[in-house]
Amino acid sequence: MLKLLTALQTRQADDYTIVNEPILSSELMERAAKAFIKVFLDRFPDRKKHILIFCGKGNNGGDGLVISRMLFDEGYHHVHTYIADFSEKQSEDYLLNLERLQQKDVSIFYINQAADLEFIESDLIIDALLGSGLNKALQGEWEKLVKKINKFSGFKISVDVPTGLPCEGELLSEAIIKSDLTIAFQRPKLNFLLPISSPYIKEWKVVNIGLDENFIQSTSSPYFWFWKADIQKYIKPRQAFEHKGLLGHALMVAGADETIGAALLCTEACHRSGAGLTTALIPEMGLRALNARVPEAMYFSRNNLDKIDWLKYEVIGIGPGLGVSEESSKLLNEVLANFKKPIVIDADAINLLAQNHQLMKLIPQKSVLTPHMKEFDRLFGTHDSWWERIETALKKSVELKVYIVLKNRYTMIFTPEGICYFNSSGSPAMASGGMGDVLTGMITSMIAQGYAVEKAVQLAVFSHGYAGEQLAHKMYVVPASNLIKQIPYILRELMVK
Ligand SMILES: NC(=O)C1=CN([C@@H]2O[C@H](COP(=O)(O)OP(=O)(O)OC[C@H]3O[C@@H](n4cnc5c(N)ncnc54)[C@H](OP(=O)(O)O)[C@@H]3O)[C@@H](O)[C@H]2O)[C@@H](O)CC1
Ligand SMILES: Nc1ncnc2c1ncn2[C@@H]1O[C@H](COP(=O)(O)OP(=O)(O)O)[C@@H](O)[C@H]1O
Ligand SMILES: [K+]
Repeated sequence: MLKLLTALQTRQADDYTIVNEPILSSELMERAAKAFIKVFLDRFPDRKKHILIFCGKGNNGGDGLVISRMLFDEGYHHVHTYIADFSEKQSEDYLLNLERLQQKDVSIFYINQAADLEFIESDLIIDALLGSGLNKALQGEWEKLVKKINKFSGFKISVDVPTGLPCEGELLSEAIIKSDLTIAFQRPKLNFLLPISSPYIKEWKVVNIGLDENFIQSTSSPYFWFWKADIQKYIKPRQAFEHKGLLGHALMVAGADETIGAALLCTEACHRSGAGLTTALIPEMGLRALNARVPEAMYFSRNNLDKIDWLKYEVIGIGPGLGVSEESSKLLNEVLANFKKPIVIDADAINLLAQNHQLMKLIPQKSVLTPHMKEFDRLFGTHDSWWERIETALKKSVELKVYIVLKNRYTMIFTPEGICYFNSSGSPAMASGGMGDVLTGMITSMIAQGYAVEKAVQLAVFSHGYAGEQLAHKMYVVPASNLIKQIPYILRELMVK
């Protein structure tokens, strides 16, 4: 689990590392540039490439100058270094590295105004103009320069963060370098994980520059990043004497006449994720399809709802394809009135809550809401930006004592303790109908099997994305049904260390 930092906290981690390692700030810059170069050499080993490096006069520019020197030493001799000379201010390490670069046989050009910069053909462009020190929108010559560079044809690589993109918080303007690859130091910036960065970052990579991890762990941040190793720590193998009765009974309340498919998807996903027993409370017209598609699942008729023994179930998943009819509304009311263990609330169940906020009071503690962006806004009101949505989600998950799974490229899990976990797995090949229904089935299944809700949600969200990612190596698009088939194999792979 990696703690994610703001720009200010990263600067504090830089400062702490410099004093406590101890290491000179110029040596830390050297280390950062070296980490950048390692990735660069791997990706662009051809020494004949024509490269432009654009540097500012702060520490991001300092990095650029070290990178220029290191490229020269590595045998790249078609490198032109440009310095944006728009202000008197310059950092000490920038100056030191300018002197060091001047010892080499490299060409350095100063840009006094963006208009002086002619269009230059190049293969690669390295953007080291501004980094995490950005403190206002780019204006004047800065804005003109960035817009001009964006029109250049070379493959653009940003150092630490694309120039003009704030590390966190709202965009300040649209004058931002559109990078093809961003190589960030120590941690991804929070904005990399949100759709707002998408026009500016095609791909990002993080390199370790040896900042003090103990210090980072001690900083206070609600944001975390989780990945395979975190899940592998607690995924449980089946035990010798376990039987279906010990592995939880899940009830899926889903489907309407026109949307039985969603009910089948979540039920099958629940079963294939390992719940001991799965019962589907679906419209009667879906029974044949259920028996054909998931013969292992049981059926409970909606006509017999008055006879249901709610205590039989460890968890209920409700919502996929449920519709927002009067009948669906009654079902949700019944579930909320009678079931006191965690409920996984998705899709139309969320839409029904949005129509009747009074019901929110009935949601059992530690339940899980799994909205996509639109469902989230229906439930909690319109938001103008992702950062506003994050603020609401942090607040509402604490207030309602529930987990909110806000689905996205990097799905966010908000906890009743006020933490936001970003999931690392997933692929755009998963962007197709039914994928969320599968996730609901998986979360429900993990809770049924006895994982603590937080772990169940993390395990399901990660393995869902991981399965999609693996299939995306072989498939242009990953249909939800294919992902379901993959679940037991993926869980096994994660279980075997
Ligand atoms: N030891 C370390 O700390 C390490 C740091 N490292 C590297 O340092 C980078 C951070 O460097 P940095 O703090 O010097 O800031 P940087 O982004 O170069 O900006 C420079 C100055 O630009 C100015 N400015 C800001 N916004 C502006 C705007 N819109 N338009 C015009 N000007 C604007 C602002 O000056 P001000 O406005 O305050 O006068 C700011 O101070 C980081 O991303 C990483 O690459 C690594 O080497 C690892 C070790
Ligand atoms: N670009 C993407 N990258 C990674 N995961 C994605 C992407 N697009 C969608 N997903 C995942 O697919 C699922 C879609 O859920 P949802 O929007 O509820 O779909 P549906 O309503 O069709 O079932 C979510 O888990 C989401 O994280
Ligand atoms: K940059």
